[in-house]
Amino acid sequence: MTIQRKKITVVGAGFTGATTALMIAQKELGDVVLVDIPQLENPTKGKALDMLEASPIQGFDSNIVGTSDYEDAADSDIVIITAGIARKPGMSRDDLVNTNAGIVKSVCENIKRYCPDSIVIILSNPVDAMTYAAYHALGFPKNRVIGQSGVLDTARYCTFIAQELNVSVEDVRGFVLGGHGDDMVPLVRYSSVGGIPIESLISEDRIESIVERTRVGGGEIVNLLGNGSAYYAPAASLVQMTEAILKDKKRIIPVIAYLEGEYGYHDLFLGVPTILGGGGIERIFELDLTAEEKAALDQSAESVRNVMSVVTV
Ligand SMILES: NC(=O)c1ccc[n+]([C@@H]2O[C@H](COP(=O)([O-])OP(=O)(O)OC[C@H]3O[C@@H](n4cnc5c(N)ncnc54)[C@H](O)[C@@H]3O)[C@@H](O)[C@H]2O)c1
Ligand SMILES: O=C(O)C[C@H](O)C(=O)O
Repeated sequence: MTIQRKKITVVGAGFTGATTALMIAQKELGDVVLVDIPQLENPTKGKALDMLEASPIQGFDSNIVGTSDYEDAADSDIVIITAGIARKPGMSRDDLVNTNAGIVKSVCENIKRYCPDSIVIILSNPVDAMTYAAYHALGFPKNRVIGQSGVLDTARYCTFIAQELNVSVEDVRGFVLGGHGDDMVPLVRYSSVGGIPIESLISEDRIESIVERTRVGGGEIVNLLGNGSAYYAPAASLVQMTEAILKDKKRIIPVIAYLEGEYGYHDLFLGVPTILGGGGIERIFELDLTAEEKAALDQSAESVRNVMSVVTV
């Protein structure tokens, strides 16, 4: 019997893509193929080789190759799309829609050809609309086209809660629903620390400021970096999703999923809690929401729909 290693392709070898490739290799989730445009073939090969040369020191046996040739990515189990431009201070994610839709669609043509059975995770922004663009370009079943926003937004939210209470991040539970924009919906009522609802530990105005900081968390990093956007926490988010799928962990994770009636929305990609396992998105949880929470989600869904409407599929 031959046991095949899993194969993970990361498209886009920039800040998020390269960081994701290294983290995946460090966790030995499989062999990694890092793809960028032909003009950047040598730097992409160089990044991959540099990572590989860290393997004897760190003790990981994943192979990593850099390429601009999708044949090297053939038959990948998972393809992660980070290709595209990132925003700069003063820009919104939605300003990237036209450029990145073109890039994502062209990348998907190659994925469709070389990795027809893969599960595809999209990171490129504006990510809800890019997941929609990818879904149509790929023609894959909806369980195999997944956008990343909820893991990152939830991680930011949980970081701020842990800082507020000076407790371990390991004991904080919560999640963020909706689109990956400034009107995303951190669900305070479903947030707890060591099982204790945060509403009984943190004052209302402090919770409100944590919620607000979470909503603009991406912009906070963009303003600090000055010339690009976050990549360490986004890469960690992609790795958590990849691990949940490859190890069939059936983790309950908020991701961008295609909705066909869930939460009252049709033909929309939006962040919702799901079971993520070997089949990709295996189930979507529909939570009972208060009128206020539903109104906030409706507003976020409306923003996503507006950006999606710009994308031709
Ligand atoms: N959804 C999220 O939570 C989230 C988080 C972080 C970043 N992002 C988004 O991810 C994207 C990438 O961010 P980054 O910081 O890595 O940017 P980056 O500029 O560092 O890297 C992007 C890479 O994509 C490559 N690329 C462009 N067109 C390509 C193509 N057709 N095929 C292959 N590669 C191509 C570029 O050459 C570059 O190396 C941005 O759109 C950013 O907004 C999303
Ligand atoms: O904010 C950005 O533009 C990048 C990313 O979506 C993030 O939330 O960090």
